[in-house]
Amino acid sequence: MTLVVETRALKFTYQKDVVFSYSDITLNQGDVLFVLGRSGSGKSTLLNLLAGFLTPLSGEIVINGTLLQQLSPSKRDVFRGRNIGIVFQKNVFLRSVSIWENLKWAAYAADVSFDAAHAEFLLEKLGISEKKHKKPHQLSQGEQQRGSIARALVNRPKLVLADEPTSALDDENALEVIDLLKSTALQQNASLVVVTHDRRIVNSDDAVYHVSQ
Ligand SMILES: Nc1ncnc2c1ncn2[C@@H]1O[C@H](COP(=O)(O)OP(=O)(O)OP(=O)(O)O)[C@@H](O)[C@H]1O
Repeated sequence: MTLVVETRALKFTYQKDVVFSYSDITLNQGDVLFVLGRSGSGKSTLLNLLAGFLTPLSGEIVINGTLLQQLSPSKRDVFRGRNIGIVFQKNVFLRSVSIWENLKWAAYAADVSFDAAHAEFLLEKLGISEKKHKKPHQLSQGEQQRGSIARALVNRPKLVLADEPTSALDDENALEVIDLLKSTALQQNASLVVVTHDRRIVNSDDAVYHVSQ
């Protein structure tokens, strides 16, 4: 088993009056973790810490053997591009170019070579291959979310972080998108962390991490 995420005694604050404390997380390759908790409890904050967008007040975050805090901001950006795939609630595509060009851009931005065969495989699996030359706004919400998954996975990240990936989707699409997210992440032997309010997508046998402040 390869350790992908390890947090130790993690604390964070935006303003000094409220400090978020997180119990330790350990994730191996292939693990899936759902992060639950009431609104404002710090779930997205945790995801942003794991992504290296925020810096802890104290404690440590080790991703794939690298202590995030030891990286300079620019090195952290490169590390994120290569090791972490991120799926947001609403897609954050480049609007003026096709889904395919967006996938290419994800590789370019991370300074890795674009694996066209892998991109095609992902789009095929996600059921949007025939839409790849369309621009994001020409796709439905569910299709855009599938596109976001392809973009998050195209660089074969070790860790996939998803923030409310299904909350804008109807029941059928929500279940399909979470299944696709899990299966594509698993296929690449990545770990997956999903922040959600969406009880529709959490099964009784899923690992759950409760954020409570
Ligand atoms: N940039 C910021 N500056 C100051 N406070 C912030 C900032 N971002 C978030 N907060 C506050 O930190 C708390 C936790 O926010 P966070 O987004 O992590 O919560 P959450 O559990 O994801 O909530 P929700 O379920 O509503 O999305 C909230 O009270 C929020 O107002």
